[in-house]
Amino acid sequence: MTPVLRVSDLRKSFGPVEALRGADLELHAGEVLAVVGDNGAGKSTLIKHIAGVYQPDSGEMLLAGEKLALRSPREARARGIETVYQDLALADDLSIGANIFLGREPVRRFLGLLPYVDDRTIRRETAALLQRIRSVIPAEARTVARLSGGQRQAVAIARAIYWQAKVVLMDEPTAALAVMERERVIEHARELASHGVGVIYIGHNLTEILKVADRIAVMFRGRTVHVTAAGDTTQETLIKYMTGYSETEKAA
Ligand SMILES: Nc1ncnc2c1ncn2[C@@H]1O[C@H](COP(=O)(O)OP(=O)(O)OP(=O)(O)O)[C@@H](O)[C@H]1O
Repeated sequence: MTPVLRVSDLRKSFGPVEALRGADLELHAGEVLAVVGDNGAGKSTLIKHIAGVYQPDSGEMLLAGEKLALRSPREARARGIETVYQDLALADDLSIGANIFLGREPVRRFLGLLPYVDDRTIRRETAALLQRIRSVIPAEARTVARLSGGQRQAVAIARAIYWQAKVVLMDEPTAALAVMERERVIEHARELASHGVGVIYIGHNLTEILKVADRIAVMFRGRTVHVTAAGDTTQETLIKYMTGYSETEKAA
């Protein structure tokens, strides 16, 4: 089966810093792929290429077998790649519905002529959607500014489900959350995968990673050094690869 996303030999330098030195990734529809690695291993840089924030110096990305050369996050979204960052993804001063439909608002025509945004449809669809993902956020919350971190993610996830995203990127989604909310985020990631979405999940907490992921890719100094099924590994093995111990072992 063609992977929904394939990243091959991606390289990126920031001045003298080689952030990516040959990163590879293969993501399948309906799976959660966790990307782990020490601070500075290149996880965020990699994900930002997939999100259209950065362009690589070299290497290739394919989305469902088709070349992916993104110039902006907007373009990424148009190709079916959604990002669930806690702070970046939502417009604070807009309602939940407006965020879900941002840039893709349903339009009606007054007397068949003057176009206007169909707020009634937005409200109805938003309420149905929040119910579908069993969200506890009141659909009528006026703006997303006051929502908690977990609730904001629920909005971003609802948006990904509504627009049938192919790929969802979650960069340390639980970092700033309370325990209960973390559990919800893990459920959301699994829920997205059950809808056939390919989910990339960056995290530091290995207990959580082993719980949420189907497969795990380990990055070390800008490269993907190890990929494993979550069921076939342990925290100890992952830490070996994350700290480069296994590379020294190989070299010896
Ligand atoms: N915009 C940038 N300008 C200069 N250097 C950068 C930039 N972004 C990342 N880097 C550098 O690239 C390397 C990889 O950083 P990246 O943020 O991708 O790592 P990470 O694995 O996500 O780390 P962390 O777990 O700490 O978030 C680091 O050395 C970092 O300092």
